[in-house]
Amino acid sequence: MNESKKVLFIVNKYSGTEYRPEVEGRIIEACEKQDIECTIEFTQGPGHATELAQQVVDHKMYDMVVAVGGDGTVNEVAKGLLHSSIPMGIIPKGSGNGLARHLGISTKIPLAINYLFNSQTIAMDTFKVNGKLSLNVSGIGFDGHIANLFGKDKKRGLQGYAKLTISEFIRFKEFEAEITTENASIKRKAFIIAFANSSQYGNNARIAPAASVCDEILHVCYLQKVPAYRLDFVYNFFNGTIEQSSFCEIHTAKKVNIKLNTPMAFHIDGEPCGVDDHFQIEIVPHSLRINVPKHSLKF
Ligand SMILES: Nc1ncnc2c1ncn2[C@@H]1O[C@H](COP(=O)(O)OP(=O)(O)OP(=O)(O)O)[C@@H](O)[C@H]1O
Repeated sequence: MNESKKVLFIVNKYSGTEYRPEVEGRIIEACEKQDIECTIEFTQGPGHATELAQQVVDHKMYDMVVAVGGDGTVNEVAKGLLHSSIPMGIIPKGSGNGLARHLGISTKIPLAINYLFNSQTIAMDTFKVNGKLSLNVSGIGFDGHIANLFGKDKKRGLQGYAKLTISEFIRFKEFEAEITTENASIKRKAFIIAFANSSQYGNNARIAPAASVCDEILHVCYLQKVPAYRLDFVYNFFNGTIEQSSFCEIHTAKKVNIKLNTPMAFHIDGEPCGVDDHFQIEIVPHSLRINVPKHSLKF
């Protein structure tokens, strides 16, 4: 495990559909076998994971920090570790686990724990949306709207998400955007504009199949409102072939400036962030050290 000896596990009990106390037992057992000194801390509320990770950086107390949760928890831990030499690990325990899935980390907890001790460290890109850190996929429009509703609703899991998405889909309208990147200035009508560092939102819903977290590039994805009968779009979305769909256009850029005709809800790594009508997005190359399974070849 890259000579890590002392490891802090930051556990968000509220990630995913239910609290799974057996996870802590498995972590302790695996660490004992590997002769790793482990500490487990539970998050006490939003933002706490960042404070814990920041303390590790300030006092150099651990060799690795592991986020045990979903993309929101991973984001909070990364905020504390950004630009430091301390690597982050992930044990995916959220509802979507987009970044973990992209990196080839198993969503089967025992396997994810084993891979932690058989990993390689990479320096992944992150990006900023209006100054806020994002690691995975962030977006404006319908997905932001759903994240805002989902956050308030407190329901977790694919079923709750799907129900809410269907009921809101009919009423949500496309918006107009002026987009400027280092490559071009364009205007688009969109239902969603997503900024993808990794390939997927989570649950293998691949918004940017060709994305890599190490290429210093963001994939900017414009989605039109898809008629409900176009099930082929859903197939493309989950099959990694969304680029073949006429409803989706994907550009690449390092820096993006967006002005909207009306304020829109947005989300960062699935977490609701309110509304805005002006967005500045910028890649931050190789800013986070992260441990991925040795067998992962493409990230
Ligand atoms: N003790 C706590 N009580 C309530 N909420 C918490 C606590 N600790 C962390 N949180 C919040 O829980 C939220 C959800 O976490 P997370 O994203 O990890 O799970 P998820 O939404 O189920 O997974 P995913 O994002 O992969 O779908 C985050 O916004 C985080 O700030």
